Amino acid sequence: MTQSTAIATRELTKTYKDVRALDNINLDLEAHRIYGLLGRNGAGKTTLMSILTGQNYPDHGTALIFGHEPFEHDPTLSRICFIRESQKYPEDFKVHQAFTAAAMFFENWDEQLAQNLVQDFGLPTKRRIKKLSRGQLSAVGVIIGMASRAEITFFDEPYLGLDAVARQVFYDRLVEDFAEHPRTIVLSSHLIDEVANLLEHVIVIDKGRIVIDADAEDLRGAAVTVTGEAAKVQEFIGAATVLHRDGLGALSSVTIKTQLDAERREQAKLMGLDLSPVSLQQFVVRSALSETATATGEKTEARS
Ligand SMILES: Nc1ncnc2c1ncn2[C@@H]1O[C@H](COP(=O)(O)OP(=O)(O)OP(=O)(O)O)[C@@H](O)[C@H]1O
Repeated sequence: MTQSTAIATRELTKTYKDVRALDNINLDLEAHRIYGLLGRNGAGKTTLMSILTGQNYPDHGTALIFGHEPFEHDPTLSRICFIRESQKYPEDFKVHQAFTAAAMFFENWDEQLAQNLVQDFGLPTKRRIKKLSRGQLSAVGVIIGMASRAEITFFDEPYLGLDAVARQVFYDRLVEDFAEHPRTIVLSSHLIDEVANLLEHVIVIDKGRIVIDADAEDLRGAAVTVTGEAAKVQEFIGAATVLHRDGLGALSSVTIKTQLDAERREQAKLMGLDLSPVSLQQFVVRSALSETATATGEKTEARS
C-alpha cells in the first residue's frame, strides 16, 4: 500500500449460506482515479461495495479505506459516499430535505453544484421522494453522489430509469467536475460502452473473483477481431489466445487477445484479412466468458 492508495483489499471473502459472493479479492485502488467495477448480475459488485463502505463485513480477509477498516469507523465513513441503485431515503422526505441532510453529512458538499444538477435533470425539489419517478429518484442519488465531493464515491448502477439524455448529463458533469476536483470514483455499470470513455481503470468481477484488473488504456486495443478465409485466419492467429470464434461456411471471424504492430497489420492486409477493433464491452464480455470457460475446464474455442 502506498501513500496514494485509497482502497486496499486482501483475501476478501464473503459467503452467504451456499453462495461465495466474494472469493479472495485482492485489489489496490489509487486515489484520484475513476474505476469501473463491471460484471454480470450476481457477480459480487454490490457485496464488494457494501463491504468497502462499512455496510457489510467480510468472513475473511481485510478491506482498508485510507488505511482503516471502514466498519463502524466514523472518521473513515465520513470520507465515503455510497449511492446504490435502491437508495432509501427517510419516509416523507422531500427532495430538498434529502439534499439538506446530505449537505450536513458531507463536509465537501457543493450546494452550487447540487443546484446546477437539479436544473440539468429538471428535478422537482419540493416533491416528496416517494412520489418521484424511477428516473427522478436516480437523479437524486446522482446529485448527492456528485455534490458530496466525497473523497471516495461509489455509484452502484446509479442510472436506473434515467433516459439516455439524462445519463449523458451525468457522465458529462462527472467528467467536468472530476477534472476540477479529483477524487476516487468507483462506478458499477452494465452499460460498459456508455461509460468506457470515463473509466481510467477497469475491474471485472465474475462469480466473486477478479478476472480483469487493468488500466482502460491497456484494454483498448488489447484484442482484435480477424475476419477472412478460415484457413488464412487460422494461419495468421497462430497460437494467440482466442477470446471468441464465429464461423460461416469457409469464412471465420476470430477475436484474439493481442496488440498488433504495424508489420502484423500489413501482413493481415496482404493475406486478405480484415481487422476490426474490439470495444471495451466486447473485450470484457469475451474475456469474462473465456476466464469462466477456462476455470470450468471448457474450451473457449468450443463456445462460438
Ligand atoms: N443478503 C444476501 N443473502 C444471500 N445471498 C446474497 C445476499 N446478497 C447477495 N447475495 C448473493 O451474492 C451474490 C452476489 O450478489 P451481488 O448483489 O453482490 O451481485 P451484483 O454483482 O451486485 O449483481 P447485480 O449486477 O445483479 O446487482 C449473488 O449470487 C447474490 O444472490
